Amino acid sequence: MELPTQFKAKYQRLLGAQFPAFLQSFAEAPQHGFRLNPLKPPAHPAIDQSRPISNVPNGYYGKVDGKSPAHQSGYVYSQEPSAMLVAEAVAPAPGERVLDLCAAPGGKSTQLAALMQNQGLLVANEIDRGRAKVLVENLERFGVWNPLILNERPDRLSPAFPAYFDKILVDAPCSGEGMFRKNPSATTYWDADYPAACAVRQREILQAAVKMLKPGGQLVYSTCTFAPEEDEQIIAWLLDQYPLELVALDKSAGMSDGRPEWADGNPELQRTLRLFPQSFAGDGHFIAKLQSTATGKPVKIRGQRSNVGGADRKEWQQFVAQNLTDFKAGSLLQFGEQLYSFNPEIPDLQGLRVMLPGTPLGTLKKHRIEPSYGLAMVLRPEQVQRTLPISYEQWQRYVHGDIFNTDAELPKGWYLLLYQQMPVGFGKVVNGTVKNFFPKGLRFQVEKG
Ligand SMILES: C[S@@+](CC[C@H](N)C(=O)[O-])C[C@H]1O[C@@H](n2cnc3c(N)ncnc32)[C@H](O)[C@@H]1O
Repeated sequence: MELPTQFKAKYQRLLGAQFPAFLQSFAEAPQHGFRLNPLKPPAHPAIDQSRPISNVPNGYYGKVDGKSPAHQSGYVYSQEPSAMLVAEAVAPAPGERVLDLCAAPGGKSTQLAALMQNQGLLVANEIDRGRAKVLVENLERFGVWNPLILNERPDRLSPAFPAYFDKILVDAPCSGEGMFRKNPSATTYWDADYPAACAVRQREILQAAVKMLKPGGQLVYSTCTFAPEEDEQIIAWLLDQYPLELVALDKSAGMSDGRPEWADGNPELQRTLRLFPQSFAGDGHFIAKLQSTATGKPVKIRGQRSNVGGADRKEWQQFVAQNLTDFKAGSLLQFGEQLYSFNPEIPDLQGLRVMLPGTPLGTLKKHRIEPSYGLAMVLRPEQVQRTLPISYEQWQRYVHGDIFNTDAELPKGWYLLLYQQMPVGFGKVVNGTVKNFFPKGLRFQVEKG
C-alpha cells in the first residue's frame, strides 16, 4: 500500500524506534473478528471459536459468512477485533441509560446492548440517514430490546436529553488512519491538515455529548486513528474545559498507554489506551474513559406517552393470546400502521428524527396483526405457541422471499421459523404452504457453494 509521504514522516518522528514495525504492519492482512450474541439463547452454529480476543468475553478472531443462518438470525456480529474493546471500556450495567452518539453501522451499539443484558435504555444515534437505516437493521437482527434509534445532529439531540445518560459513547468520525490497511482508499483523502480538521468536528460532537451526561456519569471517546490531534489532544482539551477526570483502562498484552508527550504532557493521559497494529492483532484504535466530577440534580423531562387506542391495544392483546406465551411488551406506540414496544423512560419524541422508537411488534391490519421481523428477532422459541423447524434449503428459500411447502396437516397460523433452533423470522402456514414474511428490503440470494 502506498502511504502518503507526510504521513510516514509524521509517524517516523513520533514513533522513533517503533516506526519500522509500524510501517511493516501496513503490509500485513487486516484482522477479522466476530462476536457471539449472548442475548440469544445458546445455539451451536458451526463457528470456529478457537481464537478468543483478549478482554472481550464473546469476541473471536475469524470471519463469518454474512449470508449464513447464524448471521441472518443475529447469533453473530462481524466486527473488527480492536473495535470490540470500545464497548468493553464503556462497561454499561443492566438498567442504565446509555447513549451511543455516533452509532452506525451498530457494532458498538449491539455490544452495549449485550453488556446491558437488554435491560435499561439504549439510545443509538446516527447523523447520516442511509447509515442510520443500516443501524436499524443491525440492532433489529441482534434482538436489542426497545432501542431508541435516532437520526440527529448531536447539537439537536442535547436539548432533548439534558444531563440524562449514565454512560455516553462518542465513537467519533475521524481521519481513519488506523483502518488504512483495511480501506486503502482512505489514504487518498488524507493530508497533513486532515486530522486537525477532524478534531474541530470531534470537539463539536463532544460539546453536545457532555451536556447529555449525568453528573457522575461516564463518557468514553474512541477513534480509529493514530493522530494525536484527534486522540490525546482531544482528551487534554476535554479535561481543560469540563469537570471530567480520566479513568484508567485495563490493558493486557499488546495494548499501549496513551502518550502524554503527544499532547500537553499531562501524565494522566497514560490512562487512555492505544492499539497499534504492530503490537495488537487488530486495527489502530484509541480509547479514553472519563468520569464526570460535576454535581447537580437530575433534570426532569417530559416522557413519551403511549398513543395506542383501546381497539388497537385489544388487537395486540388478542395476537399475544393466540400466538405468544410469557411475553410482555413495554408501553405501546403507533407510527402509521406500525406498532412498537417502547421504553417509557424515553423523552417526548416530538421534533426528533426517529428511525425506530423501540421494538417493532407488528403491522396493524384490519382486525388482525402481522407480526414483524423485529419481534421474531427478540423472541425465544419457548415464547411462541407455534414454531416450525426448517431445513437449510427452506431457509434459503425464506431469505430469498419465496414460499415453500410444509406438512399439509399443520394448523393454519403464524409460526416462528427455526433453523437449528435459531429463530429466523415469521411465516404464515396455510394449507401446507409457508407464506413468506421475511422483509422485502432484507432479502438475499445465497450463492451456490
Ligand atoms: C467511527 S463511525 C461509528 C462506528 C460505530 N460506532 C460502530 O461501531 O459501528 C463514526 C460515525 O459518526 C458519524 N458522523 C459523521 N459526522 C458526524 C457528526 N458531525 N456528528 C455525529 N456523528 C457524525 C458517521 O456517519 C459515522 O457513522
